[in-house]
Amino acid sequence: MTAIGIYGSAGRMGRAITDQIEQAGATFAGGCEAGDDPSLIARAADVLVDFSAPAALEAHLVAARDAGTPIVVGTTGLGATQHAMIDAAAADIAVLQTGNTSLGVSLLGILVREAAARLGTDWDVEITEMHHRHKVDAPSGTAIQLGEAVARGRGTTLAEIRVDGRAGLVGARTEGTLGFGSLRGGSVIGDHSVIFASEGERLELSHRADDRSLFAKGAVRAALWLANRAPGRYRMDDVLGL
Ligand SMILES: NC(=O)C1=CN([C@@H]2O[C@H](COP(=O)(O)OP(=O)(O)OC[C@H]3O[C@@H](n4cnc5c(N)ncnc54)[C@H](OP(=O)(O)O)[C@@H]3O)[C@@H](O)[C@H]2O)C=CC1
Ligand SMILES: O=C(O)C1=N[C@H](C(=O)O)C[C@H](O)C1
Repeated sequence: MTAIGIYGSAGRMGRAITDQIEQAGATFAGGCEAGDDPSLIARAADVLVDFSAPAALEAHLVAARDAGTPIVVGTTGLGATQHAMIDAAAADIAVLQTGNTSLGVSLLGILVREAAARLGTDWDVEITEMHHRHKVDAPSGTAIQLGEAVARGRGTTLAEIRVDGRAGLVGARTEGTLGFGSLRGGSVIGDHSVIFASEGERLELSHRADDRSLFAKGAVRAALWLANRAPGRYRMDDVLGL
């Protein structure tokens, strides 16, 4: 049986993942919280999952790499530095990084890329997301991933087109840009909409998560898939065969 270790095990996702491990036919290799030695579970586990915090990721990747243990990175709020760390670790171990472990969001990414490729830049694109009041990063990892899908469809990069947090006298919209809107409140698990707006019509592609166990099941599925993979950087699309 595959033994799964969890970084951020006491958090909302960590607890939800722990609940899913047994019924997926795997075992729990142990958890790790801030202040614990990350190398202990890296050596005990066949595969690791990280749902902790961006500032913690480097130590977790170092521990995974030293132990030769594959790792699923579900933590969001990552910047260029963390992505470079993931790329470096992926030279030696299998690393799967995703802002969303659900099947629906992976498929949504494909539909969004296709829509962006087929609709001209006279169709404005905006992405909205809503999450629970405890979420600390914005835009969500999923929203950024969907923004990257728009950019790929348009043959550009997200950095080239993104507009964050409009406020005040910002002027009229610049053609070809992509705006993000983030809402926070209550216990919302995770809602995302990609809105294509043209003169006189709008196309909205949306995903709503009803239960956090959805992400936990996806994380365990990704971990089991990753456990014996060759070194490299993988995506949820690889797991799902999309
Ligand atoms: N990819 C996906 O599908 C999903 C990704 N997420 C992402 O997962 C992450 C966690 O979310 P969530 O569970 O809701 O958040 P929580 O705040 O509930 O959990 C995070 C956990 O990580 C712990 N932690 C913080 N720093 C460290 C550290 N240095 N070493 C080990 N553990 C640490 C926290 O401990 P403490 O409380 O003591 O700080 C806490 O227990 C977020 O980035 C979120 O956006 C969430 C859902 C789905
Ligand atoms: O913090 C959360 O809860 C979630 N985070 C992920 C993200 O940032 O996209 C995925 C999901 O929407 C829930």
